[in-house]
Amino acid sequence: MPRTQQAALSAVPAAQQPVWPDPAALRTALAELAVQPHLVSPRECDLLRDQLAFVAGGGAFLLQGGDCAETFAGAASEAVGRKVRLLGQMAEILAERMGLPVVTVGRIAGQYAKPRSWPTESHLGQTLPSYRGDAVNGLAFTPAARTPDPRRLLQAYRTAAGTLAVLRKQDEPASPGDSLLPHPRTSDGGPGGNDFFTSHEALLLPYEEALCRTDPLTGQRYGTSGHLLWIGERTRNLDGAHVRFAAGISNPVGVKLGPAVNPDDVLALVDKLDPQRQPGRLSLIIRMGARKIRDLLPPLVEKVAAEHAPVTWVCDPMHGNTFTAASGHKTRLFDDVFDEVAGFFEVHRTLGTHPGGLHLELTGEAVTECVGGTPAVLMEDLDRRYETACDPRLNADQARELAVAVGGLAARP
Ligand SMILES: O=C[C@H](O)[C@H](O)COP(=O)(O)O
Ligand SMILES: C=C(OP(=O)(O)O)C(=O)O
Ligand SMILES: [Mn+2]
Repeated sequence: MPRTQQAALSAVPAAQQPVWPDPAALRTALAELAVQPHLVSPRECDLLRDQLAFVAGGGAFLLQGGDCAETFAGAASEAVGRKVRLLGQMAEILAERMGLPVVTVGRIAGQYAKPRSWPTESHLGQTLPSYRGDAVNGLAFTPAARTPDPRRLLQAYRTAAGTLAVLRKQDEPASPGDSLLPHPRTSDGGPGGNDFFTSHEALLLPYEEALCRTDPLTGQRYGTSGHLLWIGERTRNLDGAHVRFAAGISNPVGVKLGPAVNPDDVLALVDKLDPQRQPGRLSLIIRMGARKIRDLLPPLVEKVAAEHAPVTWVCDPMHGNTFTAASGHKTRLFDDVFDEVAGFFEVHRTLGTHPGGLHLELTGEAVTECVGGTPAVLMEDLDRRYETACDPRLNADQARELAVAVGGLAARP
């Protein structure tokens, strides 16, 4: 790219970027990333887009889920296996109860960067940079851990590759060919079966840009760090660098929409991110909170439907329902999570549109981070196994219970 064009690109403001103290080390890491093999292939991304087109059209349901913040330490194959098996069980429950094929997408193999409400955090009189995900800095509250280190970008790439290898079962020579990842050559593009895709928030633009590749077959540009890349609530500024990045790749993309969004913003995002109105290209991931969804979602759906834009409507019932418990833990109530999904289904049923999917923070471990469910996690249990690096996740029991309950919503008159 000519220098002037590069300068113009970097002139577009990018929100939520770390302050890297060593720019030369950042350049070195990015140069190394730029010559690595792709993590996911353009054909796999196309296959997910085709499957999401079925979701957008009402013929399938999307289950997207995984950690708020994946950690490098959490990438052990056993933990990945438990998470992926949980998603598989949920997909089966949903498919059976809804009578629809389910497209399964992990927040996995790349969810290593976090936007934060505050750039710094203070404890006992000491102020340090906030934890921004393992791709940036460490969770430990020490100056060394919290200093953004670009070598972590390379570790993010390697850890994602390791997780993908687990998903592709390359680490189990005894079962070659038993990959969970898609086999585009043998697929007819329809959803269902055992295909499993990856996704994460495209937050760290230098990392994402370094992993963009041009497909020699079509000349199209793809982000090859994950199959589906989404833009977060804090970075969806229409004129910002994240929207511009997502507009320039051919992957399926998502954008989170919180309570401050208005219908005109949504239409402008649709125009930028899906100007061709291509089914499966754009997921709108709604995260309003249980008490707001029934009021705030209808005008958005009406506006988009009036334009006949073929978006995939997805419900994230996690991020609008977070609060801090008296014990100081960030948590969410299972009942609020379910209530937001119920509101999402009610709105779509009333308007005649398809409640296309769920976007969840969950783990296969028996953590105590969200309150409620059966067996119930109580407020006083939070401290027992509170292990998340960022937001509270549903544990395996809570996640399965939610799948059963959501599956039941589809059957309601
Ligand atoms: O996962 C989403 C955000 O990164 C997270 O909710 C921000 O949390 P904070 O408000 O503690 O910064
Ligand atoms: C940062 C996240 O969500 P949001 O952008 O909706 O706040 C997230 O999904 O972890
Ligand atoms: Mn989160």
